[in-house]
Amino acid sequence: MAEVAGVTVDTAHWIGGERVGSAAAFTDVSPIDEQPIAEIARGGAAEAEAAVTAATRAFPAWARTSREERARLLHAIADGVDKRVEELAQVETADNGALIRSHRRGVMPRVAHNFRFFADWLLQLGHDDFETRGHRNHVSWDPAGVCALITPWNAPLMLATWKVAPALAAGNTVVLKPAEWSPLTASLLADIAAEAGLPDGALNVVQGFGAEAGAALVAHPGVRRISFTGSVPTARTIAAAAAPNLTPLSLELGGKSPLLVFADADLDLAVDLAVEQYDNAGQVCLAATRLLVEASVAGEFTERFLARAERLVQGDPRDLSTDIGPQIHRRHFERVDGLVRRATKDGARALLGGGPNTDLGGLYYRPTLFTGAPAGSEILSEEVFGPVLTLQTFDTEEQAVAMANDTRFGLAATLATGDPERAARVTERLVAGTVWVNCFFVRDLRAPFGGSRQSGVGREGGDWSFDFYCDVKNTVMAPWEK
Ligand SMILES: NC(=O)c1ccc[n+]([C@@H]2O[C@H](COP(=O)([O-])OP(=O)(O)OC[C@H]3O[C@@H](n4cnc5c(N)ncnc54)[C@H](O)[C@@H]3O)[C@@H](O)[C@H]2O)c1
Ligand SMILES: O=C/C=C/C=C(\O)C(=O)O
Repeated sequence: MAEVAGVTVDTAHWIGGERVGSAAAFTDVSPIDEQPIAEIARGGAAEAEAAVTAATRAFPAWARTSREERARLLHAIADGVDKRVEELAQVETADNGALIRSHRRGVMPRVAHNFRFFADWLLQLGHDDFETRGHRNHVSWDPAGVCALITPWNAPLMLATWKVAPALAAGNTVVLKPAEWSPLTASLLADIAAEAGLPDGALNVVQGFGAEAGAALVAHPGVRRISFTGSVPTARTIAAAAAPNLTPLSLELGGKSPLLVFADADLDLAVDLAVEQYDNAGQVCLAATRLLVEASVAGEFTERFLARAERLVQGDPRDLSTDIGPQIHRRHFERVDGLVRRATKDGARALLGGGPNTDLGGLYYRPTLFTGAPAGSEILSEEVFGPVLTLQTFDTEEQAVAMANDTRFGLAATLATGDPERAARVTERLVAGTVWVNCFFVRDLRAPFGGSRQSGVGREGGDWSFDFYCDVKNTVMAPWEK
């Protein structure tokens, strides 16, 4: 047990409806001040095995539960989340350093929405029926089995429930392995699900490191689906571990997304969209970190951007006036700083920031904007996952599209333009899972979500989630009467 921000959090695993400890533990550190906040059970192969066994046992009964009953339970979990928004927000902020105001207003309500949405979507899933020469085809969405869900630290509970909710809705049982830098809210979710009446073993939480608990889970032959959100190198390791079992995978990975600003854009809107990319201290997979601006307005854009960005308040994420909190962890901070230092060495010039926030110390990194990075340099091609943007200019639409697509990623792209015909032309040519025009992060859970190229494999959301989490079956019935 740990007491975090006044909330009691169980630091053990949650397996088969029971709290299970481990001989080993790891220390969870708050990014706010780098102080330890909890000692967490450090699971490995034994805990992964126990959780898959519990989930396998719970599967047949949960899979047979009526869709209405599953939907009812998911709504009850959503109600439990709603009741505990403040506690969840406080604990998540202590654990991953993201803003308390975002957790309260946006993230935790979205967690509840993840459950409500997939509960409702389950009830209206289409079961196609069609005829072939008098034979009836009936498509059904059968539960697949045990799902291993591996999630990152940048939006821990939001990204975990984006998987847990559809997996459970589909009639599967799940083993969730949250990121070791932000393990706490997954444990609170286990409490909430149990209080809501979810059967034992339907949701299991195994804590621990990726290379230990995570690796054991994804290699387990009893697992029928792996859904992973995280980095490209980890995705490769997981895909290799899944290969011998041919376990189906859904991978939501990193990005180096562009924001294209055309001269015909509303420049105030474009500046707003650009500054928004520092949200969550830049630790957002979808962030449009490459600002591509039409040369004729680049001077004006830069001036307005700097005026706006200089007003951003950096500090304690529990403070309501704070816009930018800390980086998640010392190791991540050092990685961000390494990328910034090498960018400077490569010849890029920081128009804003360019290093740690030495006034605040700790894990606070200054929002940074680079210009003049040489073509092909690391800062233009590697995902930083910190508050670091680059600015480049283009002269023609053709050039803008080529620059936007000049990346091995393809998660998202955003454009600001006042011309609907240009918007249509450009969006058609962009390689990205999501394209936003004159807006950013507007999310409808019915929509497919995922990445092209190395930003991922597959899509989740609406039918796409059920397509992944189900064994879709077609039954062909001959006519009964001659
Ligand atoms: N596309 C999206 O939806 C999305 C959303 C958020 C974050 N991300 C990406 O996630 C990355 C940042 O997250 P991160 O640093 O936590 O990623 P990460 O890949 O280091 O870790 C993610 C998870 O994988 C686990 N893991 C690590 N090694 C493993 C292994 N061998 N087997 C099984 N599990 C293992 C970790 O413990 C953690 O739970 C960024 O690249 C970001 O773009 C993508
Ligand atoms: O940092 C990545 C954020 C991803 C967002 C979603 O997965 C979502 O909105 O469902």
